[in-house]
Amino acid sequence: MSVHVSQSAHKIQLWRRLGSVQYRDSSLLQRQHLSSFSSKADRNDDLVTLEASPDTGVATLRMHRSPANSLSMEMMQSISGAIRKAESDRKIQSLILTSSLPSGIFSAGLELTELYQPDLARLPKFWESFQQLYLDLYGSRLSTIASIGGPAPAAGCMLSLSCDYRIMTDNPKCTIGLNESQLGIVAPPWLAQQYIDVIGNRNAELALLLGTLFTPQQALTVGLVDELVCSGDSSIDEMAQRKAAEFIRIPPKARVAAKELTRGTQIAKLSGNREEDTEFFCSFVTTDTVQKTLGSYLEMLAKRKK
Ligand SMILES: CC/C=C\C/C=C\CCC/C=C/CC(=O)SCCNC(=O)CCNC(=O)[C@H](O)C(C)(C)COP(=O)(O)OP(=O)(O)OC[C@H]1O[C@@H](n2cnc3c(N)ncnc32)[C@H](O)[C@@H]1OP(=O)(O)O
Repeated sequence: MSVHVSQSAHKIQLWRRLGSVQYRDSSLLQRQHLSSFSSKADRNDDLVTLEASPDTGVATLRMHRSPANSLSMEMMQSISGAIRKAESDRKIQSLILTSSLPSGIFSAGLELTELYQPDLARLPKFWESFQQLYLDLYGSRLSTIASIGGPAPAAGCMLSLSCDYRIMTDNPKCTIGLNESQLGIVAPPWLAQQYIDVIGNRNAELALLLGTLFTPQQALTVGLVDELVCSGDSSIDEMAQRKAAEFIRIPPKARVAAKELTRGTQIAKLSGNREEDTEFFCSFVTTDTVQKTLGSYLEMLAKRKK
């Protein structure tokens, strides 16, 4: 325990060094006014849809927060709520997570306006919702399948990493990975660990350093996704349904126990460390250095669109 505390203290020091100056006022940020990135709270009620089929035992959770399923606090709470709702139905054994946006984007990761010029009262709650979403999805009793029909960067990748199986459309324009370093930030340790667990230490090390976004073929090669669907083949949703049926044939207690074997330690680790993790995040993301880089990244996104 004492080792853990001193390592944590060391990590706090490291974060503070990475972002040289603490965020004290917003004057610098106000100069970098970006009018197109200004939304914060959104309505909780129409961000996801849950369709449960007691006959098949499969529920489908569709994300539709326009334009890119980015994860605002309300969006994360809605996804968590839908997972818990599906879990509370004992007839449901499997959950397919997918997007119903016309663009096909799976999820653009964390809503960048939550990180840039953040509302300081909301920021810890935002991060706690992210932690909660990870705990709800990664620790779900349901067998979970990510049906990835479009890009899934950063926390969008986390959503898929938290599932038991990942199916992706084989379109080279749809990329997936933890690209945080390209934004001047880093993935939290629990998310980095998921990456390491899924693609192995060396692949994860390189990809985290470079902020790699993998094409579907590359993702298949490193094991970041389990299966690809060519456009024109049977639909990705059908494949996901078939996979769900395969998981459902395994006796639920054994399936849940097997999942606990590989995920229990990480889940317990974050559950026991949430406050500290939130403190790291808030102090890191609000440094002037990180804020400047995020501002430039948002400008780059807006320009790319033009
Ligand atoms: C203990 C220590 C803890 C922590 C350490 C400290 C801190 C940091 C940890 C933070 C972790 C962060 C994880 C994240 O998820 S950060 C978010 C990263 N996301 C991205 O980089 C994705 C950016 N978006 C894209 O690359 C493209 O938009 C995408 C490939 C998804 C789709 O491309 P496409 O060309 O199809 O569409 P666009 O025109 O680009 O986008 C459509 C509209 O969506 C808006 N958009 C896109 N992404 C976001 C986003 N993440 N947040 C908000 N808005 C987003 C984009 O601006 C377009 O909007 P409009 O112009 O149409 O209004």
